[in-house]
Amino acid sequence: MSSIPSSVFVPADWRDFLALTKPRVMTLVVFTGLCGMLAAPVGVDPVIGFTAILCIALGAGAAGALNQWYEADLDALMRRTAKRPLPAGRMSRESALHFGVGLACFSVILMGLAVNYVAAAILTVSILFYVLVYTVWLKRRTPQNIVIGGAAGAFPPLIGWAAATGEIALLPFLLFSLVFLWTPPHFWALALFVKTDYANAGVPMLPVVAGERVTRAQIGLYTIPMAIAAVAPWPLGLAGSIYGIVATAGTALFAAYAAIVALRHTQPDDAMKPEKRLFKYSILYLFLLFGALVVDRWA
Ligand code: HEM
Ligand SMILES: CC(C)=CCC/C(C)=C/CC/C(C)=C/COP(=O)(O)OP(=O)(O)O
Repeated sequence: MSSIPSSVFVPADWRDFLALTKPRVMTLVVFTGLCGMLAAPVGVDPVIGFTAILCIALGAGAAGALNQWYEADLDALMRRTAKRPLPAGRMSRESALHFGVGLACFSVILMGLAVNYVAAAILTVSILFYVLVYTVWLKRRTPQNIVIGGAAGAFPPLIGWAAATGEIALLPFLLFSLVFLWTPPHFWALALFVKTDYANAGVPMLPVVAGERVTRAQIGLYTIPMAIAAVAPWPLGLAGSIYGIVATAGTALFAAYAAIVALRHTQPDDAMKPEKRLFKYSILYLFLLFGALVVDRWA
């Protein structure tokens, strides 16, 4: 909970509210949701499809705002997050709470009324998972926080698919598994190079608690089931050869970068730290695979 006095009200502008929604992370969340929807075997009415994606964006933004409402004290302790609206004192905690709760309710109700109840239910679960399971319950308690809590960010492809079809199926479940298993290498690669920030804030992220060697090994280990989930739709006949080729090549590169992170430390002549390269590539990787899935479906 924040130690920032909630009685101090500082007028915030729209940029601060936008920052509360973590818009950069949201781009990939929304993209995976959109691709989950477009990969479904049925056409979607454009207005309903647009509404569903808007609801995913608003729901994810609400979850980001509630995350920042709850952990303004932690954000104030880390260089990467200290300039956010709450720790920087540009917004009251009440404003962030009202904004987050209002947006969450609006996104879920709109999804339920305009799209369908299955998509609204999964959206609700993902918001609650990020806010309650990850932020409130696990983040400050265990280095497994992102393994379990990371499921929140894996729901959007399921939501997109459910928005189109009203149900879930094996392909969106594999997409969920892909993002779920991708999250530990994605985050632990970053945590390796911002380790001191987390240590200063007392957050038990894996490199802080178990050390670099274990973290590197875990990145390598999670990459194996992630690779299987990534490629599986092709041999299972759920995606065609465009996806198959992009997924195989993209995953081979991911595995190569992960293996370098797992097997050796930074060398003096490295242009970029291997963990930094893996983190950056992890983002491009998901964009590529989800994009290929849609091209494959519509080609
Ligand atoms: C619990 C799981 C996750 C954790 C702890 C995590 C953590 C982070 C952190 C700390 C950053 C650094 C950038 C920042 O300041 O925000 C980041 C960047 C990013 N993450 Fe994750 N992430 C997680 C899951 C996801 C998921 C599921 C997605 C999307 C599917 C995602 C997409 C991104 C993107 C696109 C960036 C780059 C943002 C930028 O350009 O600054 N992350 N992540
Ligand atoms: C549809 C829906 C509700 C999706 C929400 C899921 C979502 C936004 C997942 C991304 C997870 C994420 C940004 C973690 C950041 O961790 P952190 O909060 O520990 O990062 P920080 O240190 O930057 O605050």
